[in-house]
Amino acid sequence: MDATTVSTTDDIWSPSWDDPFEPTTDRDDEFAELTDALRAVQEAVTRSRPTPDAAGRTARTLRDLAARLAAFEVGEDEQISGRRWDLAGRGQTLTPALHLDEVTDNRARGRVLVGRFHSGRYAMNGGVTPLIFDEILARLANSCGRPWARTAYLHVNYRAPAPLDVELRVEAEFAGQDGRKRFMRGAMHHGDVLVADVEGLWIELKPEQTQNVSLAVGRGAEENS
Ligand SMILES: CCCCCCCCCC(=O)SCCNC(=O)CCNC(=O)[C@H](O)C(C)(C)COP(=O)(O)OP(=O)(O)OC[C@H]1O[C@@H](n2cnc3c(N)ncnc32)[C@H](O)[C@@H]1OP(=O)(O)O
Repeated sequence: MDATTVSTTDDIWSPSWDDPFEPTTDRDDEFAELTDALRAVQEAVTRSRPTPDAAGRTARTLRDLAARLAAFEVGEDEQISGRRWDLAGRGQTLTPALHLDEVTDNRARGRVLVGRFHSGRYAMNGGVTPLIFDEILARLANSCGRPWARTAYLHVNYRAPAPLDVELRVEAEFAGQDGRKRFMRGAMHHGDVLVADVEGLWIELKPEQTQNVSLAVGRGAEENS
């Protein structure tokens, strides 16, 4: 069935609905699968113009899923989302999934593809660009055993509209350190076109600023917590 012929009859929801709470044997990374599925829903909702009936049915299904997942709620240090360092996107869906190809002591490089969910009308939403920069700069600022630091500022320059549905390259550089201050730089390119660049400051937290916070930062599967 293609998107233009969506049925509003029961048969599109059941019994062929693949119940995500049924045990599966052929998926080896169910949480990654769940995150991907959620991203797919975000994109599909954004791209759709459902009938009121289809929208209502979809809403009820999603609310049902939310209620069922609530049974598994844990504290922030125990949740999986955002802490899967081995996955593009870390198992979260706020920020577009950033594929990190390299993180060294002083440099990080990655790729990201942004769909219509993150669109600001035929180009990436201007609020999403800092999200992506915060992601890669924070990762670099806090990697390689450096004590935890938080973003103090991000100064973003928008140089060209960032196209949707194509791969963008993102780079970060550790530009220098002065006491607790870590100066970061970054850039985003589409092909040879500079889309945006950024300067960021991260401040290393004092011990009293880190109480009751789990701060382990990983760079890959081996450090996944
Ligand atoms: C990590 C893996 C990937 C995760 C990806 C997700 C990304 C997550 C990263 C984030 O988004 S963190 C969340 C967003 N950031 C915050 O919520 C931070 C909120 N702000 C604070 O908590 C405090 O302002 C901060 C810890 C940043 C600094 O407060 P402090 O009281 O520790 O700093 P202090 O006032 O002692 O200043 C230390 C130095 O930094 C300088 N400074 C602080 N804030 C500044 C600022 N905004 N601009 C310029 N300089 C600044 C300050 O002037 C001073 O310089 P000097 O040492 O030269 O005197």
